[in-house]
Amino acid sequence: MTLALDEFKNKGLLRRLRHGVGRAVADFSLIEEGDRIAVAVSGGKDSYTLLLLLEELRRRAPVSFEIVAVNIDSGYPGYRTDVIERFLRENGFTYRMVPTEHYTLINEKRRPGSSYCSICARFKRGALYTAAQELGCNKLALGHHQDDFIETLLLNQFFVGSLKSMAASMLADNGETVVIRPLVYLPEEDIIRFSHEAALPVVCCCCPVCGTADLQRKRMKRLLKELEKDIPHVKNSLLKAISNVHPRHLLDRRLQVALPDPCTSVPPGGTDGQHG
Ligand SMILES: Nc1ncnc2c1ncn2[C@@H]1O[C@H](COP(=O)(O)OP(=O)(O)OP(=O)(O)O)[C@@H](O)[C@H]1O
Repeated sequence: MTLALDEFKNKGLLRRLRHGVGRAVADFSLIEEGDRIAVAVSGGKDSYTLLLLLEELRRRAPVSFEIVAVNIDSGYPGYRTDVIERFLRENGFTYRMVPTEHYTLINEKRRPGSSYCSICARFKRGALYTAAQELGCNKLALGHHQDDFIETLLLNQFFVGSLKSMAASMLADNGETVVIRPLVYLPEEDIIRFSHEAALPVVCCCCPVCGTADLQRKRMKRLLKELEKDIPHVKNSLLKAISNVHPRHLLDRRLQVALPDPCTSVPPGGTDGQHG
């Protein structure tokens, strides 16, 4: 299949997606002149959407940058990299398919009881950084969207005891590649609709725990859905919360330096927000 976004029928949806990515790029300076961006494409709805929107932006943006699609094949039996590769080839993308032995390695190295997903993700991340470097890319784009940010925030608070989500832009552990997440402002439901209406050739990752893992994340999704019935803007508010942090009003003793409060609307000595 080939996909021309200009011919995409649902113009309102496309406008929203473009606008969300444009806003993220501007807010976090995600893309700069001369960037060469490795776009991580798993064959899932999120990363296909990411790739198509970045390619669109590349054609229209005043800054000049390049993109290269990268797929990591963890070696799970049944994973249809052929479908992904055909999509990339037919749509004229520069790409690299990376076969790996991750499946075998995970089976050998995983300690009983440890999380399959986290070891798989760690291997994949390493392979993506390596590929980005080999391809001469200074940035790596991942397909995490607004719901991923919010669910991760809740998961860390509920199960880890940490006030943490994800960054829209951060230097990777390899010290060289900047990881960017241009879909931060896109709600998952828009991406789902887009992937259906654009008939993207979504494939299953085929890992042994596919569908049965990530139960806590599913629980967060259910919780948010329930909350939305009473508080329709709850997700927007949670996303806003992580971009509106008041370090002086938290309990982390590492933050106990004399920081000015970033919120100028709170007068000195004003409320701590608990007692009104
Ligand atoms: N096998 C892979 N090859 C390349 N990139 C990957 C691969 N798996 C994951 N990624 C990247 O990491 C991001 C987050 O991965 P995750 O496993 O959480 O997938 P997801 O949320 O289901 O997204 P998608 O719908 O793109 O699969 C993906 O959007 C993609 O950019």
